[in-house]
Amino acid sequence: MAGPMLLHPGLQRPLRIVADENIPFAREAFRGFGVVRPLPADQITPATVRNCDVLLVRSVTRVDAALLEGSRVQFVGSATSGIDHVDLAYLQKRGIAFAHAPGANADAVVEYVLAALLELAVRRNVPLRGRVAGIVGCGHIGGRLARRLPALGLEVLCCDPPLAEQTGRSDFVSLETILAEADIVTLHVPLTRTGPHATYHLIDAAALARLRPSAWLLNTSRGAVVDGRSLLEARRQGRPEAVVLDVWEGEPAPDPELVAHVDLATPHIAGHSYDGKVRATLMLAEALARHLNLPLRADDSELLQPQPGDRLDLIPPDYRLPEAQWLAELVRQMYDIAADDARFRIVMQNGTPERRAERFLELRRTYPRRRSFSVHRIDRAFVPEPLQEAVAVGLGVQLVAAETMAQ
Ligand SMILES: NC(=O)C1=CN([C@@H]2O[C@H](COP(=O)(O)OP(=O)(O)OC[C@H]3O[C@@H](n4cnc5c(N)ncnc54)[C@H](O)[C@@H]3O)[C@@H](O)[C@H]2O)C=CC1
Ligand SMILES: O=C(O)C(=O)[C@H](O)COP(=O)(O)O
Repeated sequence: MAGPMLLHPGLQRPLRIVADENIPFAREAFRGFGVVRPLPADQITPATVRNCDVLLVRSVTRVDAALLEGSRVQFVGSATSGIDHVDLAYLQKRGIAFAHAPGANADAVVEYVLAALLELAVRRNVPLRGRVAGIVGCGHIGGRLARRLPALGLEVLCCDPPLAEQTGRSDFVSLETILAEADIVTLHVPLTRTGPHATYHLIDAAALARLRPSAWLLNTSRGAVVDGRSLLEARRQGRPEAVVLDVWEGEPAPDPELVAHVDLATPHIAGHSYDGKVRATLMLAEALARHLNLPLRADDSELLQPQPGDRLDLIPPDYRLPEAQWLAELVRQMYDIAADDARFRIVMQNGTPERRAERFLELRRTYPRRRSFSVHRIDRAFVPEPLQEAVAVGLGVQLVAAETMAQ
């Protein structure tokens, strides 16, 4: 990706591109389109975008008339899967093209969920095998999770009414069934406030009351998909048994009491793998090229290779450990969710809401590089035979021969 700035021959003039400074490799990926000006999210304002042609944002920038009216922006890209921060109707009305990055960080969220489940299993000293997982929203993230959990011995129930309608598939169940039957309920829906399948407060007081008391609830979608007050009330009464939250109502200033009442709490970083971020940037570059009718195919081969400082060869845990502990120890070498939880709790304990909000954003801004499980490898000979499917298919880690490890 490195090299001199060469404007794409198909362009008449360099475009002016404003990009959130936390979109990695934006300069490199967009250099052929013009001049990239990275800005902190809080400096992406009507004044700074007014004269730009292309605007690249993350989930923290509200993209609407208040930001864009009167500007010359012709293309907006959001390096995210979720698009609840974007007023699509306004963009359409103004003829502004839009692209986002669905699927780019799906593996990262799946890996976060797997790490959370294994951490909960270890803390409770229970197996995951044999449990029923209810996945609500079976698109890029939920769909991948549904394909991986059976390899870890879980039974999967999928609820996705819009997808059921679109595809006519009959293997989906209702939310009611998930609430009544699942031991684990994990949310992977977009945040929507209107329409027949709106997800705002999908998990409200009534839904929480219908969850099995022994259930584990995970939300990595958007905070407002769960009614936070009702969840806090339920947790004060000890239900559901375990809760994992990566997303919060009122971000970046979540209710500290709710933070204190959940088992694993993180500052909206489930999707923040290095690989997911790189893919999102490259997807936006490709989308801009398509918009401009330029024949660009972004090259990810270099950026997605092992990077200096990566530790991608895994150390086999003690073969005498029970399955969940063995897998949890392996996963901790790739992603330590408990460390994210600990860092978050410390900053949420004190300070004014403003100070906590700053720290929430800072944790996200300074998030350490986390590589996808799929770029890690382990010597097959050290993986107990009954766990090989769980490692290769469930976790997506490469099982390789000793000779390959030596290279
Ligand atoms: N915590 C994080 O870092 C991240 C959070 N997200 C969130 O996760 C959401 C899902 O991401 P993807 O899987 O990539 O999106 P996607 O659009 O591929 O899948 C979402 C699925 O939810 C379904 N759905 C919509 N309304 C529903 C309802 N009422 N009940 C059940 N299913 C419903 C849709 O039909 C679709 O299949 C994003 O919209 C975003 O808000 C995404 C990436 C990272
Ligand atoms: O892709 C999404 O949707 C997400 O929630 C992202 O992981 C959020 O990341 P930022 O854009 O807020 O860095």
